[in-house]
Parts: sequence; structure tokens; C-alpha cells
Amino acid sequence: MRDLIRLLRLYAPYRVWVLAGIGLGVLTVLANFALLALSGWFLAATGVVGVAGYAAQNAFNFFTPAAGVRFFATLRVLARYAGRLVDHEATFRLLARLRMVAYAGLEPLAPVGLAGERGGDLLSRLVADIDRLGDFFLRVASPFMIAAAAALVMALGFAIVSPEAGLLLLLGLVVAGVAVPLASLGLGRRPAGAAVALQATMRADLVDSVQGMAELLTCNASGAMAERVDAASAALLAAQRRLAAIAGFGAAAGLLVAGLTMLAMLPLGGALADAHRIAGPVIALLALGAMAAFEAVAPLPAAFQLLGGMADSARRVFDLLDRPPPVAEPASSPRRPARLDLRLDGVSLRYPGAAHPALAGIDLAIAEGEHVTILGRSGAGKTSLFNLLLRFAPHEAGTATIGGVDLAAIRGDDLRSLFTVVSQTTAIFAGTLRDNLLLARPDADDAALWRALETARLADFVRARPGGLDSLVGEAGAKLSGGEARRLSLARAALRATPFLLLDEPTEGLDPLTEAEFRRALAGLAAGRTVIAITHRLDHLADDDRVVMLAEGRIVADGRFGALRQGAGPVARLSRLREMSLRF
Ligand SMILES: Nc1ncnc2c1ncn2[C@@H]1O[C@H](COP(=O)(O)OP(=O)(O)OP(=O)(O)O)[C@@H](O)[C@H]1O
Repeated sequence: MRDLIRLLRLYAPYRVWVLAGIGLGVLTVLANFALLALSGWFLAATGVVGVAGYAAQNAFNFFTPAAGVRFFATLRVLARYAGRLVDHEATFRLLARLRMVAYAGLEPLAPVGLAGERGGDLLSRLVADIDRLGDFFLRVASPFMIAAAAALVMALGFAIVSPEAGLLLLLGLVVAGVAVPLASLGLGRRPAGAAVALQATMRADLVDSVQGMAELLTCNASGAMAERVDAASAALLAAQRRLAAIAGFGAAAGLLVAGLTMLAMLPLGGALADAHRIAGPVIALLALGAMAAFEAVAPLPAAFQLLGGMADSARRVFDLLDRPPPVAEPASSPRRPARLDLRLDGVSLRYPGAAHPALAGIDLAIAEGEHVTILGRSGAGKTSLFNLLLRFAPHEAGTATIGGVDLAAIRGDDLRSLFTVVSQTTAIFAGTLRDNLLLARPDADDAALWRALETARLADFVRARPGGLDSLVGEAGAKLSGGEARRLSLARAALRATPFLLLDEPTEGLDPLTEAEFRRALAGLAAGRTVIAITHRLDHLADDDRVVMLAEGRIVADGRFGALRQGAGPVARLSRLREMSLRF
């Protein structure tokens, strides 16, 4: 419930729309109530006057009630139309806000804070849960408020005619609008919660299986995955069927209470008329008015039923938004220093929840313009060093500075604007080649894009495509080969003139010819920049290249490659191993 109240607070900027929507909703219900009550009375009264003779007919004022009927009928239509417009406007505004809030909350968590999440589950929270919450005002909050306000006004209206009739109407409305829906809520809580969880699991499984379809097919595992999705789908259908049955029960019980209340008005009205407390035609007013009054509570069973699922969705979304970002952001960044020397003193880094630090006591100084190669076995902490520099993960001890400024004092966006990363895993987004290039520099013109493609040796490939720069690359670059995707990332890098170039084994897995081209292009990009390159390969290192070797998160060697490979240290051992493996 706390989450739903928090959700309501997000409506604050749209309170005028919200209040107008509720006001128009109340007006619609009251206009319908007045229309039926007046019509009932008018019909009954004209009937009575009809049999009472000529004099009574002449004395009866037909015009005012007839005008009233037309007025309420028109008011009802106009109020309903305007109400729908206003409600939907408020809903769309909230949806847009919710999506912005969710995205803004998610962004600081990436990539380290989301490492344990399933992509499909995140998608579920961002799309399905938020869509569900978007309906909160329209289908839950607004019906409750309209029902409460309209029920009180209508019961008061009846109470003016007769307190007993007012009480009876209020009782009927409370039973149909609160007791019956509460019963269906109790019955529906478990299947509603199960449906939300099952939908999320099924979506996550589906996203996994679509992304890994090739792997599933080659492992003959697609059948097992299909069975898993099928089982989740069957369980979801069972939960939804149960919910539909409960909703049907709620609607039927609500109608029954409405009918019984209307029927009960007849003997009550009769007794009141016998006691000369009301005129005969008012009995019709009470009966038809009571029937119309239940329009106010008709949406409540559905609203109560949605409440459970919405509370679950709100919890899932807010749970994501409440996670502290792995890195605290300063409010602003200091001025960019004149020289961008990098210095790490006793730096340690531990990922959230990890037992061991990924980097421990790192002392490293890299002067502006220097080229450094980072070596180390898998899991040694090489990528973690990049994560530290890019402030994807904070360091827990030591100091890390750039040009003498603490990394923690620089906003993530400002810090990352100093770096270009080229890695072996490149995210290619569904869209055109141009879209993917413009990510790196949104204001780049076509001439700049072609220059970058030339640098990355991809220009001929793009020219040969009928769509040129506007050719589609497919989901995750499915229409590109691995080497082309890698060169696209290189073209992106060529568009970013940043002082630092971080290379994370970008030539790994390329054929020798492509690799040679790639390296030449990289050398062009590296000129005049500080370059930190991770590699497992030693064959491209020259003797005077500076290498830093990591093992279990610590620096175990730092010096010129030629000197280090002559000695007896870890670089020499790695070098010998490499030579042996080349001989095999
Ligand atoms: N997001 C994360 N959460 C928890 N632990 C992590 C995370 N990323 C990496 N690690 C752990 O930190 C350690 C260092 O990982 P890192 O990715 O820096 O290694 P690496 O040297 O780049 O390895 P490789 O050459 O295989 O890419 C490993 O033990 C790894 O399991």
C-alpha cells in the first residue's frame, strides 16, 4: 500500500488534471442519477395526473421536469466525454513521467549494479509493470474517489426525501462497492500475485530464448526451453482464468445487490407514501434513482481486483529505483585539469556483494600521452581497472586521480567524456549504420561519418550496400559479421576525439588480415592520446613498450616489456608459456 501511495505522489504535477477527471466523473454519475430519478418521478407523476382529470392536467407543469430530463441527459454525455479526455490525458502524462523516472533510476545502476539482473525481468519491470501502473489513476484511484464522493451526495439526496431511503441506498452501495469487492480481492490476491510473477518469469525466459536461439538450437535445447515457457504459460492461464471467474462473481454479486436495493425501495416507498411522508410518484424516483446510483460503484470490483497486481508492480518498480547506485555522483564537476596524468595510490575495488576485491592496493601512474599494455590471466582484474576509471564501480580504498583531481569528485558523464572504449564486445543497436555511428557523436555530419568509416576500413563495405549509411544492421547487429561489427565500433571510436583510449582486446577473434587492418587503424587513433590496452597477446609488443601485469587484483609487474621478459618474473613466465603454446 505504501508503494501505491508513493505512486499517487507522482501525480502531483498533474493534480489539476486528476482533480478535473474526478470532478467530471462525479458529475457524470450524479447526472445519470438525477436523470433516472427525475424521469421515474416524471413518468409516475404524469401517469397519476393523467387519471386525475382535466383540471389536474392543466395545473401540472410538464415543461420544467421535461427540460430537466433533457438537461441531465445532455450533461451526462458531455461530462462523460470530457471526463474520458481528461482521465486519459492524466494517464498518459503519468505514464511518460513513470517511464522517465524509471529510466533515470535505472541508468546509474548500469552496468555493475545490474550485473545480477535478468534482461527479460528488467524489461518486464520497465514495460509491463509500468504500463500496469499507468492505469492506476484511471482504473483504481479515480473510481474509488468518484464512488465515495458520488455515493455520499446521492445518499444525502435520498435522505432529504427520507432518511430511511438514504440509509438503505448507502447500505446497498457500501455492500456492492466495498464488501463484495473486498471478498473478491481476498479470493483474487493469490492468483493476481502469481500472474504478475509468472508473466515476469515467462517474459524473461522468452527474451533469453530469443537472444540465445542459435545456441539453444545447436545444443538441441530449444524443446526444453519451449516446454519451460509452455509450463509458465499454462500456469499463467490458470491464474488468469481464476481471476476472471472471481471478477465474474464480483460483477454478478454487485448486480444482485443493486437489484435487491432497488426492489427494497418499493416497499419502503410504499410505506412512506402510506404514512403520507412522500407523494406516490416519489416511489418511482426512489426505485429508479437507486438503480442509477449503482453506476458509481460498478467499476469498484475490477478496481479492487487490479489493486493486488498494481501493488506488486509498484513494489517491483520501486524496488529497482530504491537500489543505491554503485557509484555516488557529485553535484557538479571541477574544471578540467590542464594535464591529464592518471594516478592510482593503494586503490582497491570490490563489486557489490563480492567476497574478494577485484583490485587490491593498486599503485599506478600513467602520464598523459603514454601507451600502457595491461596483461593478466582471466579474472586478474584488467576490466575492473577500466570499470574503475570509467566510474562504473567505486574504489573502496586508496586514491584515484586524473590531473590531480579525485575521480570521485568528477561527475560520471564528465569523466566518461574523456574516454573512448573499444572492446571485443560491442553493443550494436537495431537501426541503421548511421544511427549506430551517431551514438558516438550526435552532431557529426556525413563527411565526418565517412571519414570515421575510412579510418575503420569500413567505408567500402558501407558504399557497397544499397542503403549506404541508412542500411539496417538488424537486432544486435545480426546483419553484420563479427569483424564488421568490431570495425563499426572502431568507427565510433574514430568519431570521439577523447584524450584517453581504452582498448579491451578489440582484435581478439579477428582473422589475421582483418586484425592487421584493425591494428593499423587503431595505431592511427592512438596517436597523441593516452592509451591503456588490455591484451592476452604478447606477439605485438615491442621491447620498449610499457607493460603492467595484474594477478588476482594486484600489480605483479610494471616496466618495459623487453626487460621484464628477460627476467624470472611473471611476464617472463607468461612469455615462455606463450612461445611454447605457439610451437604446439
Ligand atoms: N559485476 C561484477 N560483480 C561481481 N564480481 C565481478 C563483476 N565483474 C567482475 N567480477 C569479478 O572480478 C574479478 C575480476 O574480473 P575482471 O572482469 O576485471 O577480470 P579480467 O582480468 O578482465 O578477466 P578477462 O580477461 O577474463 O576479461 C573476477 O573474479 C570476476 O569474477
